[in-house]
Amino acid sequence: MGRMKKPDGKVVLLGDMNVGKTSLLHRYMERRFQDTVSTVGGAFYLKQWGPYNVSIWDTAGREQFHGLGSMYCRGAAAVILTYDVNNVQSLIELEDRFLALTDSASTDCIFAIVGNKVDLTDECALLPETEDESRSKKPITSCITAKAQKQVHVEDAVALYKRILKYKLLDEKDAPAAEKMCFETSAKTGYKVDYLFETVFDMVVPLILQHRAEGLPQTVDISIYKPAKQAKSGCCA
Ligand SMILES: Nc1nc2c(ncn2[C@@H]2O[C@H](COP(=O)(O)OP(=O)(O)OP(=O)(O)O)[C@@H](O)[C@H]2O)c(=O)[nH]1
Ligand SMILES: [Mg+2]
Repeated sequence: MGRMKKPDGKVVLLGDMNVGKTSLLHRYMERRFQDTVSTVGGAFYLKQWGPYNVSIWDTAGREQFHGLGSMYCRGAAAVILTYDVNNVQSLIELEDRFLALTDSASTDCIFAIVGNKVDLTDECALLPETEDESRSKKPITSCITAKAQKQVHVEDAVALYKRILKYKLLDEKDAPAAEKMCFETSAKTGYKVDYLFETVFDMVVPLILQHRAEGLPQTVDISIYKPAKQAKSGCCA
């Protein structure tokens, strides 16, 4: 494809360390689950979505990188707030520590809330696995034992979503429905990972068009991209 195109819109993953942000992005972009190391600074992928280029930013959840978060969110068309369904504190942190970072996002920014690692819960028997795994027809009962009870329920995420709308001074009527924007995923099995990103991208497209019509700059931080490089992902550090 040659030269890197300027992105038309930006999507940012935020959330506490260890919730699985990098794993979700790997699963979506590389189609697999692999070992990760805790993210330092941030990194991005470019995803072509129809005629548009969307940059997806993976950020570091570790406290010492917290200051970078609002820079990454600058001009974002969508923010994916990620928690671990087995870790109540990771949901609390989204509100206490990460929400304020989104003040620099686009004023019409879309919010998604994602509970990851559902494969570790006792509800996993209900989950269809990825195509590869379902073809091998493993007995479903094998995963019922030794699973923990889910600590955070989707209703908790829905309640948080509604508080986010209040924080953003948005009317529930004008924003996408909470039930639509709260997801549960597994980066490990692939459960609902495509659905998450595709739903978000589909919602970002109208924003891109609207911003173009209004003549707004597409993203504010284009200068950090190095057009000479041909990598499809990179690190800003
Ligand atoms: N069982 C299970 N483990 C997962 C899942 N997603 C991530 N993990 C594991 O959780 C750990 C943390 O995953 P990362 O993707 O590195 O987490 P992160 O949110 O990027 O963490 P930081 O970069 O430190 O902010 C790793 O050991 C992953 O293998 C999942 O869906 N299921
Ligand atoms: Mg990471």
